Amino acid sequence: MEKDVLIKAEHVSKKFAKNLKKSLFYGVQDLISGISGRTQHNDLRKDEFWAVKDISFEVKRGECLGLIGHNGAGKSTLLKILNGLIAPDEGTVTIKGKIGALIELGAGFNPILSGRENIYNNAAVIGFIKKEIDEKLDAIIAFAELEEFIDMPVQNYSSGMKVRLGFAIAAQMEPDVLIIDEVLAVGDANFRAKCFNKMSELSKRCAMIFVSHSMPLLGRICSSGLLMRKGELLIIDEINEVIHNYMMDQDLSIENAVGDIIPEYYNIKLSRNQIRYMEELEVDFSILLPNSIKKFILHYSILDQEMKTIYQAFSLTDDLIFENKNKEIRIKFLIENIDLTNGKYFLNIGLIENDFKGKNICRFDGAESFIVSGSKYNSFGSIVKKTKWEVIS
Ligand SMILES: Nc1ncnc2c1ncn2[C@@H]1O[C@H](COP(=O)(O)OP(=O)(O)OP(=O)(O)O)[C@@H](O)[C@H]1O
Repeated sequence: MEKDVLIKAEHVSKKFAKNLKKSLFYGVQDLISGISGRTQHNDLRKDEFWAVKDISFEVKRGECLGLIGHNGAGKSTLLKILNGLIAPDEGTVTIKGKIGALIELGAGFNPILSGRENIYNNAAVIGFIKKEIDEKLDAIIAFAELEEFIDMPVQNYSSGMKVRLGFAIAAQMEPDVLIIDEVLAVGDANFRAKCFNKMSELSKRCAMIFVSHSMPLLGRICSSGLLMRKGELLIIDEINEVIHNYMMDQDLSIENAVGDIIPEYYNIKLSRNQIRYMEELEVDFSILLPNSIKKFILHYSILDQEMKTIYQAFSLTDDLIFENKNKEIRIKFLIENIDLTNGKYFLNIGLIENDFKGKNICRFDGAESFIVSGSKYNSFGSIVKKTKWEVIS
């Protein structure tokens, strides 16, 4: 293995059974095969599936690999294999140095021991001796901000407190390999920000693997990305390239309008689904409303792929209130100068009765999606604001 490569996965696969009975039966079967020296089943048996299939990659010191994929793609299973929590059915994993990991909430903690005792246990499992842990103890407790509660049994900790302790141990012990799962999302906003800063700092010194569904975060912290689908590796490349591929794969479609009134008919159409940075987008919206609605204002918002609103507008801001004349109403609106960074965005449309104080009539969430390209920036889901700069002295 090359000197700087700290994590190496070669053709790693793991299968699971879809039901518990079969899983237990196959488990016993594999155990007997193992003891008697017979080869294990590497084909799928009835009700089995590959949770991870033939994954190979390596991560060097100073690199951070982001694992990306929809729910159930196999990311956590792969992390557990890397961390040695479960054994692969095929392939090998080679890790050099000490591993710090935050994978499952509360995993690795003994609930009846205090936070302090768990720090000693966990750090010893990673491979640190008592003297090293003594030296780091105060820094771990301070990072976790758990001074008051450090002698309380971990079973009485909240989810956020467990995450704080788990991350503080994994990060403050300065491991060679750091594996962090989505569980970090449980922490509050301040603590999360602190963790991400720490991760950025550590990524320069260790080999890191980070699982998240947040593309902006992955883009900020990771150098490369690995996209998984149904256990298989789709692409492994520079992080922005992988995020782009993942986002293009996302889809949102409305099944129904939501709200107090369900219109008899509606249609939403975009002039284009692909635009260049600073181009315009025209939306063609038709609706047939019941007689009970006399007047309404139209609202739209543009959301990034994490469903955060980036732009919004109300027709009333432009002194426009529409009247319902008991027939189909067709309204076109033009969104000019779309100054968004590259990526995929979604359109929500809403109708509000009379004025801003009126109740919501109905909403169409994720009604349409479009892709922006041609921006110089890949920071996903943000506005690049035109700004006047001036040198004063
Ligand atoms: N112990 C298990 N026994 C059986 N099936 C399992 C087991 N652990 C995971 N699976 C299955 O393996 C597949 C991959 O799960 P995994 O948790 O690795 O996905 P993931 O990409 O981490 O998903 P998410 O983004 O939702 O966390 C899923 O279909 C899951 O149901």
